[in-house]
Amino acid sequence: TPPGALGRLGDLAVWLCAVQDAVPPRELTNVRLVIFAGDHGVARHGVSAYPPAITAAMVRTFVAGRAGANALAAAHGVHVRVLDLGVDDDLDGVPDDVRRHKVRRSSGAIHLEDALTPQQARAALAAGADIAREEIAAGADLLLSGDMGIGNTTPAAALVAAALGLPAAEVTGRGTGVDAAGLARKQAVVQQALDRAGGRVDDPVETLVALGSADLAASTGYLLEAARHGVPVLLDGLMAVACALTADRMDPGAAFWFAAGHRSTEPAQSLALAKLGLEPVLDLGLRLGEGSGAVAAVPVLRSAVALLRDVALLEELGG
Ligand SMILES: O=C(O)c1ccc[n+]([C@@H]2O[C@H](COP(=O)([O-])O)[C@@H](O)[C@H]2O)c1
Ligand SMILES: Cc1cc2nc[nH]c2cc1C
Repeated sequence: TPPGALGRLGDLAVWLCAVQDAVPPRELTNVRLVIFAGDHGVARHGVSAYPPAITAAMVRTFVAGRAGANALAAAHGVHVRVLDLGVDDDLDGVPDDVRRHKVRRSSGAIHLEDALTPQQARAALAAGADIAREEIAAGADLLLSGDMGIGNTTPAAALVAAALGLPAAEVTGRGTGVDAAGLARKQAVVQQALDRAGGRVDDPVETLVALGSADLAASTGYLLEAARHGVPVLLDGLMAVACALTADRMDPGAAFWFAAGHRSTEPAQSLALAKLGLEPVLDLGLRLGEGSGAVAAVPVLRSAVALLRDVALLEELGG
């Protein structure tokens, strides 16, 4: 093909060659999504358009294969796994594997108290690393990171503000669709949380303790471990990207192993992507979460692989 003709598909193909250390890149046969689920104390303070009970109900929906992410994953041959790190429900009757890594029931309301104890943060980071190793052992060619948790755009925005030194007004978005009064409350909660955390925002793990949650810490541990093993990751919306930013603060350069599946509607996600130097593959106005934007971008990555594997070289053309 003429130089430059493949545009962003060419860039993605080059990134895949680099992370795989292979030219042409190998096919993305075994693509695996992990959805990190948890509840958040702030959800009881008017920051979401939905009640916290939706989180547990959605975990059951992922297990039943009926959520948006399941539909996209089935369409694109992506394996889905959901894990409860901090859902405020015992999830009786849900398979043990889903609950095996649970750290606590709901994380703290970050404007009033720490999200986690330091010990819980370490446990969640270690759980995420364990989960990544399990997915890598299952033969993952590409890992995806998704999230489920009513209220989780509040701690995720706080993590981005802490990392970038920005005020709440610049990072806070509408999440599931709060009205103007909800947005004002949410912004006040994020600012109060940042003020409460103080100088601890200079350290990424202390930031997770003060402003994160069990599910966000586990997702961070998962991304760090994938990068340490040299397994590429396709990121989703705000939660995945806030965790990627935290992972890159902990292990500078980790973001080399990450690509951005899509641009979400949350301002903090775009700010974090810019800081990481990542350009999203898709921009569809999607704000579902669950890993949906990452799964939707998988066919684009597979298109990039096909172009490098299956196209003749110019010198092979007759005439
Ligand atoms: O991925 C995103 O950027 C995104 C943006 C808005 C909402 N969400 C999803 O909606 C939930 C959080 O929204 P909220 O308003 O309750 O903070 C959570 O389950 C996320 O998966 C996800
Ligand atoms: C129904 C519903 C599905 C979701 N998936 C991710 N976040 C969500 C929030 C709600 C409310």
